[in-house]
Amino acid sequence: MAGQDTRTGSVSVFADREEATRHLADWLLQLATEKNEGPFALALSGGSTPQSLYSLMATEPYASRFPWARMQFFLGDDRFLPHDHEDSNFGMMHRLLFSRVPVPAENLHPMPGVGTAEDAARSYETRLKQFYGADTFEADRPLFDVNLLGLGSDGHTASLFPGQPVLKEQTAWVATCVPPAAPYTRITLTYPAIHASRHVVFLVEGAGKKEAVAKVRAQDPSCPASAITAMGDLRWVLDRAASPDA
Ligand SMILES: O=C(O)[C@H](O)[C@@H](O)[C@H](O)[C@H](O)COP(=O)(O)O
Repeated sequence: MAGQDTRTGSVSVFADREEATRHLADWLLQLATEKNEGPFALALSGGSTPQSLYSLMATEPYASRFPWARMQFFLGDDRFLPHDHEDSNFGMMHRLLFSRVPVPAENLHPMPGVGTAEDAARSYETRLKQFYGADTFEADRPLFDVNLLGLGSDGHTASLFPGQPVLKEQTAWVATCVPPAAPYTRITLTYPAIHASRHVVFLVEGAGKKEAVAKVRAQDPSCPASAITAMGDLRWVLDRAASPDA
């Protein structure tokens, strides 16, 4: 496998958000339909950027063409909240996508939003390991087919925020994080878990992210996203506004 990182990953720039989103939906559809054995596992990003992608996937021609019964949906991170909370990433995904397509309920793997954050992280890690079928990653055997990531203007991705202990986590697959000045605790995949992806794709849009994209592609150590790697390939899907080269 390629083993790409944020510097070596390929970059695709599109005229606007709509084009970038449609390209990504087409690419996901191609991957999901090409994979003809076993589940197609995705880890999805929260926040606002991917919402148009999730909405698009619930419309035609995507809604009737994705192999929903073979797709397994995980999250890259979530806010530690009940899923009906307006800021829950899973709640957003369910509203925009999962409630509108015939994906079996057992194929949805939300991060727990009740109890304690630490217990939620541990139980999610257990679920990932059960799905993977092992407690440690095997070389060249990814956990996810696709890991969709966003990028914060401070260079965070998932809930890997600057200066947080989770950035040093190299053993656990899931951890908690309390971002600076954040109203609630986060549950997040760690670097090793994100690395265990056949494809990592950053979907980044808007001029407000241009500087962060440039810094992460230059692997600026102040940006947690700089250290993201993929077992397979890593790609950037940008609109022109977010592209430092446009
Ligand atoms: O839970 C979250 O918020 C996301 O996982 C987070 O990592 C997001 O991808 C970035 O913060 C970008 O967010 P926007 O797309 O809203 O700019």
